[in-house]
Amino acid sequence: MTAGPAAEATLTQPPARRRVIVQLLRNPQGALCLAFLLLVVVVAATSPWLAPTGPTTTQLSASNAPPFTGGHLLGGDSAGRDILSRLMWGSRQTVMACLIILGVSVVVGVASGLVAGFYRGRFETAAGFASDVVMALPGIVLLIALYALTGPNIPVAMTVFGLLIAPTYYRLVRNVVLGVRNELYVDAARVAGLADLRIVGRHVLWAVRAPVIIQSSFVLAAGIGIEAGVSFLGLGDPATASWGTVLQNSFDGIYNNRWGVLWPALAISLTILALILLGNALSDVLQSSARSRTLTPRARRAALAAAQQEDAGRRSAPAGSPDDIVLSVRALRIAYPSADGEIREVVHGVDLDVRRGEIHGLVGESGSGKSQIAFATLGILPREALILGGSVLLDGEDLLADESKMRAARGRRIAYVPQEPMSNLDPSFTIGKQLSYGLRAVTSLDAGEAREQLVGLLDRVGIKDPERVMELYPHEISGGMAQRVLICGAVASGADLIVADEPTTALDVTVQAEVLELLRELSRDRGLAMILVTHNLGVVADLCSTVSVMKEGHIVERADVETIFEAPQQAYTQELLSSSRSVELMEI
Ligand SMILES: Nc1ncnc2c1ncn2[C@@H]1O[C@H](COP(=O)(O)OP(=O)(O)OP(=O)(O)O)[C@@H](O)[C@H]1O
Repeated sequence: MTAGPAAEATLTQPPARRRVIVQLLRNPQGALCLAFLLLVVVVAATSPWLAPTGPTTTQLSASNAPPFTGGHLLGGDSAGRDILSRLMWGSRQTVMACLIILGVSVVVGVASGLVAGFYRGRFETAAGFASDVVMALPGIVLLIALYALTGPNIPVAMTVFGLLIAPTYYRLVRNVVLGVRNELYVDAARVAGLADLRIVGRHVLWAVRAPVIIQSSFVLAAGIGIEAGVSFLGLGDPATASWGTVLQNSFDGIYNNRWGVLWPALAISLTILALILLGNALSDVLQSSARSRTLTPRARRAALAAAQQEDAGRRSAPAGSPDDIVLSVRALRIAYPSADGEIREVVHGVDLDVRRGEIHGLVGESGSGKSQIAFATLGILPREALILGGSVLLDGEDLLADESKMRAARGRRIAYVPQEPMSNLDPSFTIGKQLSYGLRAVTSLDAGEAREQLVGLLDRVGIKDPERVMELYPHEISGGMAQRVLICGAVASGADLIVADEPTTALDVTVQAEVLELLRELSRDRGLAMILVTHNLGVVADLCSTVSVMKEGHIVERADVETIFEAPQQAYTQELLSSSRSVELMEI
């Protein structure tokens, strides 16, 4: 377990690709399937040297021979050919058929999905239509028609199946790209002047890699089934050994050699099973968070027990009179399991007290743990987070010790004002619906009472014509109005504490000032305690009465706002102040 920042800094992460392979090998299902599939590929590659006989070598004495007779491990077929040798040779044809299906479907489906999702327009319309038509085609009928034209030809048949499967990749990739193309990092790459090809290659392709890899293992499994099915139906080349033709030959002689069908059936079904299970294992590995993973309940209990032993006797007393303290965070420790099994502590035994009517600023560099403390207070840390120790006391009641108390407090006694007001409002419902739904969920008010109270509160937070605004949808109001709406929602239930995470960052400067003024008034008039997470020292100077400065998961300095700005004690606080923008300092 990493104990501190120094240890944390030395934690080296292997490159992403290696990490995926290591995780896959650690997963027993993934490792077993990978080993089996590797064996199939090795057998396919080395069969000319390793197979006991050639694929068409016949021996009269081996005709319908049962297993383990006359040097034929798996017996012989009706023509006297060694079944093991034919299966070994046949794996070449089967692997080749699967690779053709995979290659054709990936190239056609991924390329068209990328172009359609990224550029949209006419190409998307045409490709969407083509994909619908191809998906509606009955594959087997097409194949029979093709057989009449080309005769038994597995590469051509597999190419056609590759084209028939391509729409599954097209749809998958197009949908992922549609989600990614408007992300800010893609816009940033555009603004930085990167050519489309580089943006697609570097950012978009990266986003689709996981679903494409997972899908590919299922397509390979389908490919084995298709090749076997085609050959079994006699539409393949009977002169070439493949698992499908071996199955067909053995099936023809089933009354003379019952065992014959078992071996190709086993080879086909085990390989399909291995590919499907590998797909599932890949999905677990690739779709789990790259940064961290969720521990099993057992590992979680062990980590918590170890942390409790470390923590014994560490708890500190609250500062100041307990009566005026609304929130008291004691010795809070938060950690995340990383992908390589380490437990990385990101908040190291933090103490924090917030009094009634106090606006407590939480500042510090990015990644110092401010949001972790805010989220722990609200009980909304991500699932993989581990609270290694400590307590969050609301009026003396430990919310971390009892999830039901946390649930009862959240939204009623502790409210949240987020950074992005717009993304916190549901575009499908009017402002009035959303506010009254939230309020009625935590109070016993009826619809009329809730509406009346909300109209009054909207007016109080500075919304002009609140009756009309209640009927508007989020896209019909401005960012500043949206933030006022959320503040109204936060105070409507009569909360004692508001946790505001960068509440003005997404707003323009004049609106920022108005929202800050509103928060100040609410805190003063209603005696609200507030935790204000921010990077902006100007906001801190303007609004906060107490400031806690965070660095690498520790609170390194805490003082009233004047002391922090006029006589900071710690070198880190001084550094933070001097690196803050000079314009802001002048305003301060
Ligand atoms: N889900 C997660 N899995 C693993 N580590 C995480 C996760 N969420 C946060 N962390 C880590 O916790 C640490 C503190 O993050 P936090 O978001 O609290 O920082 P912050 O001070 O609020 O930063 P910012 O001001 O940039 O939002 C960081 O090192 C971050 O990488």
